[in-house]
Amino acid sequence: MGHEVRYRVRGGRRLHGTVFIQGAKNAVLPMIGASLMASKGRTVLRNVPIIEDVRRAVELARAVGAKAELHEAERTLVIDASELDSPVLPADIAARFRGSFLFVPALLHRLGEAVIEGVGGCNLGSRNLDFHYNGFKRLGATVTEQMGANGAGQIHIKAGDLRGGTLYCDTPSHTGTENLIMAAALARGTTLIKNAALEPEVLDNIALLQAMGARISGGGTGFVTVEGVGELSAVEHTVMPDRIDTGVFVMAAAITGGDLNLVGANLEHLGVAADKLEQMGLEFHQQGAVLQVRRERGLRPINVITDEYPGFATDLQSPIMALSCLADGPSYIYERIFDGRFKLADELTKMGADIEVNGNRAKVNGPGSLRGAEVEAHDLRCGSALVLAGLAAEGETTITSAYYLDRGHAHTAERLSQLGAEITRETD
Ligand SMILES: CC(=O)N[C@H]1[C@@H](OP(=O)(O)OP(=O)(O)OC[C@H]2O[C@@H](n3ccc(=O)[nH]c3=O)[C@H](O)[C@@H]2O)O[C@H](CO)[C@@H](O)[C@@H]1O
Ligand SMILES: C=C(OP(=O)(O)O)C(=O)O
Repeated sequence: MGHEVRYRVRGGRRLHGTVFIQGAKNAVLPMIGASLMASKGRTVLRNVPIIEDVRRAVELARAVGAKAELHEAERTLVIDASELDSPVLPADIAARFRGSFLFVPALLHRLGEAVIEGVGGCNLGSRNLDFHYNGFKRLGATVTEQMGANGAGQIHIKAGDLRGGTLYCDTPSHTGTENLIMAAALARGTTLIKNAALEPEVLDNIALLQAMGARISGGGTGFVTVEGVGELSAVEHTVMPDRIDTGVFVMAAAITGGDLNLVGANLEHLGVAADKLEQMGLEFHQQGAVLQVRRERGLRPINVITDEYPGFATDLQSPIMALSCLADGPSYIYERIFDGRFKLADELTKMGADIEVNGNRAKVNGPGSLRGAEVEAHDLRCGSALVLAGLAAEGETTITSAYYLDRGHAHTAERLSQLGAEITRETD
């Protein structure tokens, strides 16, 4: 995993000022996969978040033969995929982020096969890929498991003759929908995908693919139709703002009683989370591409049920658990998407929180106060929630295993410091 990353936060500062919301992690990753489908030209992605998952995706694009240049200061990624030469997604890179699996459709179309040595992502309990595999098979691919040279299992997907068909997701899987759309984009004939995901990032990726020449309709309706085309061209595209980064900064204002201007944020993308945060006591004012948020009264307790978009995003469940520790009464959280996303509760307990977990339900007994402690980020959103808790805690909080946080949030310490927080990032 490389060096240990730690964040140190001293709580008690009210945050105030203007912050730039990064481009969306969960939009740019499928876009990097999509850009590998263009057999000539250079794809230019703008507003790219400078996060570890993007760095891994760039390494992975190079491992399969693409030329990829990440211009960090310009937040621009340039990809030339004219000469892909390896179908293997090597474990040492691919097992570090979930988005690696979004490279599969490009490898199937360009090289006729994909070899998966590992798929990463946050450890949130069971994270199956059966909707992806079943969909690829329905398009004509074969999926087999074999033993690799190093003794570890490998999944081999062979494209065969990819033809359109009727596909479905049992539940509207985010990356599942993206992978099936990309696999269908260059398949012969028409594909219908039922129960497709509605997330804004899925729609942004459809917009990119359409600009590349793909024929896709029905995005945002749950039924997506893809008419296969012969080739896709490299284009320029600006990545949408990250709604989870937005939610975390909204909650940074909430937990410190601050007021912030979030440049690039879109309140609509928060779905039900916006309403829940209003119920807790936040005030929002969207002015063009700037979202103003402030809290001037006490935090009220909340009832949260995670759901697919536009329901309450599971990626904001951990941050709101941290926030609800300070609410004036008990809050109830029901995690419906992932069965292992409550490791945060033990860490918040070390900071003085009172949380009861029962399966996928948690009761946060507010009002309480938080005190600084040494805590561990078990996954990305656990990391952002612990930073929020640290901002409100008395004394110093040290967050270890914080590579996870860096997987999804860019320049966390710098952006929070500019708003008045006392936070530093350290590496061994
Ligand atoms: C890179 C990326 O975009 N990651 C996001 C994506 O993850 P990801 O795309 O992995 O999440 P999914 O929407 O696929 O998963 C949702 C649920 O469906 C289940 N499932 C999914 C696929 C499948 O083939 N079989 C199956 O059973 C999963 O186990 C999970 O319980 O959506 C999640 C839910 O919004 C977010 O938390 C992640 O940040
Ligand atoms: C679960 C997450 O990401 P991934 O799917 O990349 O693990 C996340 O962003 O919180």
